[in-house]
Amino acid sequence: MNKILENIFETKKFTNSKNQTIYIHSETRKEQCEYLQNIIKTNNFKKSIEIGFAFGISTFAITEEIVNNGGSHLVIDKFQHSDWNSDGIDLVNQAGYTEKIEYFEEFCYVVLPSLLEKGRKFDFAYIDSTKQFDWLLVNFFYIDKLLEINGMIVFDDVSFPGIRKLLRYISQFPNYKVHSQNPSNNRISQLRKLAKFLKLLPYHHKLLSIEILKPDFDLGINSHCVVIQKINNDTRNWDWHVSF
Ligand SMILES: C[S@@+](CC[C@H](N)C(=O)[O-])C[C@H]1O[C@@H](n2cnc3c(N)ncnc32)[C@H](O)[C@@H]1O
Repeated sequence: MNKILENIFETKKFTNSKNQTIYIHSETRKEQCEYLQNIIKTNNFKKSIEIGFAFGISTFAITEEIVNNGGSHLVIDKFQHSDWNSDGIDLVNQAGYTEKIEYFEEFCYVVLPSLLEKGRKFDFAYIDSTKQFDWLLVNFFYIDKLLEINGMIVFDDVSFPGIRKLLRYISQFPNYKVHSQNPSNNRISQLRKLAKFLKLLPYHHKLLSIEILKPDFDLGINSHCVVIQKINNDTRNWDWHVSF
């Protein structure tokens, strides 16, 4: 990992170009950044997209590895100037990545369709922005169409209920598989053991919630950070549905 980034993780701060000390928060943890870097390196990904810039910590980590592979990065965040004092941009400029990052200060529902219209393609996506189901479903809808086959989408904060619910749905798409989690898929809960017996009851599918009938653990999403991989084009029938 780049020494500047290592130092930021150690001190939890950096100095911006206006000589202000910026104390970081809301950032992707070091271990998770290394996990992202390892995925990018192993798969030789070159075209990455990210939603959620903040102080630019994950952007820095992703760009470092993407640039090592000869690629470039694109990041979307509506609030970089208004909420983050442009310090994310400042940091990645200091790191020397100005030419390697495209930045859109706009809402994702505006940027993503415009990228599709331009015929852009990506092989790696990191989503760490709002935690609302509907916003993230729209993000996924477009990123899926922008993603190369074998490309991966990484969701942070899967412990938030809106994101967990979304993952319950999309992890069951026939053209996706759960690639991995960080930390690895958590332990089976006691509830699941109980559900095994409750499932013997008549009408159990009406009596038990879908979360019990189909636990997060079994879907491979019982973690904080989940990576899904697109293994094919979407060939679902118009009436395809799955309980989630
Ligand atoms: C948790 S922070 C991202 C942290 C960053 N990934 C890192 O590791 O340093 C969430 C970011 O999402 C942005 N955000 C929130 N809602 C958004 C939206 N609807 N579209 C785009 N970005 C959004 C916020 O401005 C904030 O920068």
